[in-house]
Amino acid sequence: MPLPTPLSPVSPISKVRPVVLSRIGQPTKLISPITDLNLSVLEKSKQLAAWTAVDQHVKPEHRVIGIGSGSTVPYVVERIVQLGAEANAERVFIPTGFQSKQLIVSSGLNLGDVDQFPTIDVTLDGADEVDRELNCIKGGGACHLREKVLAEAANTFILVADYRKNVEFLGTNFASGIPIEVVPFAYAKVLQNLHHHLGCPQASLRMAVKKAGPVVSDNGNFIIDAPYDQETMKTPYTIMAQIKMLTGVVEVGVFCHMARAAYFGNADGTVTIKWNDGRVEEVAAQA
Ligand SMILES: O=C(CO)[C@H](O)[C@H](O)COP(=O)(O)O
Repeated sequence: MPLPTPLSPVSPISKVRPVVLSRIGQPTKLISPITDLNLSVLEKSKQLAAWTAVDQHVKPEHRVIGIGSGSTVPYVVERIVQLGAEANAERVFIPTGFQSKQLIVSSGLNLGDVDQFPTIDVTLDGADEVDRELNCIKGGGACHLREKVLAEAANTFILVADYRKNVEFLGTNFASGIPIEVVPFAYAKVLQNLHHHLGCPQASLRMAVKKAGPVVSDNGNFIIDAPYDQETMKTPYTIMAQIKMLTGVVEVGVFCHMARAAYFGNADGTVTIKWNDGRVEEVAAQA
């Protein structure tokens, strides 16, 4: 079976066999994902969110699938692999960075890139926090530039996260601030602008762990973390746009009005689904 043709629209669905899973299109039911008893409650909640999102949004006809970054996304890939080699043979998977590239390759899935496939059927990605309007903070893993490109390229962008990420307003639990990718040459000037002109005196360069010096993104850039007060975070688009206008900023880890839905796994085995039309669903895992 041929892979989708790069730089062409999504290929026809005629050759697609239905996936084994039978829950697609039934948003209030899900297959029990809690199969590994060794997982912690937190890990189970990530798995639950990821599996439910895959079951509901990876459709048999989908050919180009974006794979995000972070610790929840491996469960997305785990579920996709469970769809079977035949279901995935005609698909190509687009990574948001080094981690997801490794994940795609080591899972035996077909690897592509967004410059070959600028239109993506569905992108599934994690989030550091998601507010009631599905605005989110991303970039805890310094991947938000490629993540935003893949979110924008996707016909459907879906967030998957554990219960800690489900908040009313951004900045509630994720205190380190808005991740900002900057070209190395400009980092000091961007910091100065954030401190003195954009009301963020605590903005700082993200330093690496187990490496001397700053975190360097997959794109060779630096990351600044800019913590803002709650009042500012209540209007995330405004602050996102202001930061993005600073010379030297490559991308801001605030995604506004991009996601169709956000899936949060809960500690009690339920999943909360927030939709972009304001609906909130609670679904329970089947035993
Ligand atoms: O934006 C990201 C990386 O840049 C991640 O998606 C985000 O940090 C969430 O990660 P996790 O699933 O580990 O909570």
